[in-house]
Amino acid sequence: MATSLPDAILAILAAALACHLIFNRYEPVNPRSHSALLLMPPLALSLLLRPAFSSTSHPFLAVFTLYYSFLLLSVVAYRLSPLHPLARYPGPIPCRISKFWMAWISSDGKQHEYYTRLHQKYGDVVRIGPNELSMRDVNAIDPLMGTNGLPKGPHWDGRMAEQTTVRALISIRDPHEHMRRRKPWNRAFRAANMKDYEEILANRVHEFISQLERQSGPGHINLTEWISRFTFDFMSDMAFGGGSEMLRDGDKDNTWHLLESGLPLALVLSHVPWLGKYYTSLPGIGEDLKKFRSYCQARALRRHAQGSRTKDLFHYLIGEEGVEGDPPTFAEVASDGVLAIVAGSDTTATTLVCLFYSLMENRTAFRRLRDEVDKYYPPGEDASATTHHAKMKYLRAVVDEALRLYPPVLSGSQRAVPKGTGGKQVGPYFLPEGTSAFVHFYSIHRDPRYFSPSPDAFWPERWLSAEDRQAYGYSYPSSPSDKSNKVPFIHNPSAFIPFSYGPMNCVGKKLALQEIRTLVCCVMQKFDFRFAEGYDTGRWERDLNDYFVSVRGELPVVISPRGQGDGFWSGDAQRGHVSLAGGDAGAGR
Ligand code: HEM
Repeated sequence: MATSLPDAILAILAAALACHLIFNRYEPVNPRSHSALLLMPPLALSLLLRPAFSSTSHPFLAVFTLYYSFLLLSVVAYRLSPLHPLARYPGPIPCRISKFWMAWISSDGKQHEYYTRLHQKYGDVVRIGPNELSMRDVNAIDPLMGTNGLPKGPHWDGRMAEQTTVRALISIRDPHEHMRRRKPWNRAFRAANMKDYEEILANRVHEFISQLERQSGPGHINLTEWISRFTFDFMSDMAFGGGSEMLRDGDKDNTWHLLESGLPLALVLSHVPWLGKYYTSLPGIGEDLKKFRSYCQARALRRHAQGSRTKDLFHYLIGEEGVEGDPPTFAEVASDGVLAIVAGSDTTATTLVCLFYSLMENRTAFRRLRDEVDKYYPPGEDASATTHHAKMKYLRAVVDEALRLYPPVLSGSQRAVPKGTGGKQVGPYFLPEGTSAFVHFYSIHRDPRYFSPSPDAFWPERWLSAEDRQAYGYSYPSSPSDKSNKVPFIHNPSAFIPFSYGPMNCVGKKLALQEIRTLVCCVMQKFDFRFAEGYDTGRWERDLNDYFVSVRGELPVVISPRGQGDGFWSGDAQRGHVSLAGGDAGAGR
């Protein structure tokens, strides 16, 4: 049968539209479905319609080009059209067209700054993907992530694409399965069991302090590296009963490199989850991430074989103390052990280094914290004992303020509205089914509607009661910085969510806080420290990268044991007092 050229073009258009409809409705992710939809139709059409294209020298090329052009046009037109379910939400055109845009933007580690700029331009809700929203609204937190909130989003399908059989807790999207796997974690971090970890923590903290004592002197150290070594060793102790000696030997097995070098790729894949299916089947791609996981797998096997010597995290995850019902399988525990290291070491390291950076920037806060530590842990007292933490208001304020300014998960954790549910009202926003969304931690933590004055400044006093703030010389609770009360004092802890929120939040929160507070007390008790000569402090934020967990730059620091640094702090009184919006007027000196 002879086909005219216009008929042939119409047939190709119809096939491309059908392909778009199928993609839109079923969102196939595996490579076989992709080739069935993207290769078979144009191939069949090329054979069938060859006579219509006989005038061109390359009928195959013509059909394939037309098919893909129509498909692309149809996808772009739909995503930008008022017919799209997210059409009412504003956002930049490239974001609305494809998630490849965010994959590209995020690859340099600055996606948190990009989202912040988008919120400044478009408001509290921004369409950052064809089917995805970023939110900067305290009213969205509970409906999105609370008890009646939404399950985890497709982000994790790409990020953990190689976990095809057993997935780590953080990436489990089915809420019932998530709840089942979360139980041993909840048990591990019950208040009564937290006591078991104090000795493991104290040993590592003492080792860290001894190492720093050896490093002290006129030269500088890279504090980022030392803290990362500490958190990695501690989490290895917790997850696999030891096996990592970075504090002693440095990264001689290249493990830290394996962990960090895989992060950019994991972030890119999280934006385009279906690409993960290709990545897992391609040899040579993502090798570092795979090697890191097999390194942890070997540690888990060894820990399992040697049994429980101390009650560590592995002890509770595997159910060594005996659990009701089915204990988790070894594969599940091994996978969660990797998660413990990834989720627990980089995050606490970021908080600790950002905290010390901020204290060196703000010498007033430094002195106040040191006074409090001296009060509770005078020389000779073991500062690794957690006994006084509950009473140490300034310590808690400093930690919260570091977590507010530099949440280690800068851009939040995605949730998604399952298909077939009809959508979900999230605060003032309606999310149609199939929509992914997250609250952008970095933006909401620095929003002057929730934290004022100076939401971008490190000012721990904002976490104190009005009375305690007054005791430090801030005598105007409505505004610590402006006597005419032009800048209001606003403090809304509901907008403070560094550990996320709800039943799928960070299960390791208590451990992280215990670890951070203990290390800070020990360091403040033992050392004076300051930036190395010539360090450009503006670099700190520039070097902070968002790869879901944040990656920090170098922090060159000169440290000296307390009392030995005569003249070390000369000029302290003049330097480093935090400047608040509206002028500080000597408050708090
Ligand atoms: C300052 C330190 C830390 C911060 C800021 C932090 C933050 C977070 C965030 C934002 C999430 C995502 C939760 C969600 O999807 O809503 C998370 C998950 C998780 N974190 Fe942490 N984390 C920290 C330390 C730790 C530590 C020390 C551990 C110990 C093992 C840990 C274990 C986990 C686990 C297992 C999950 C998955 C929870 C789930 O999906 O149920 N984290 N964390």
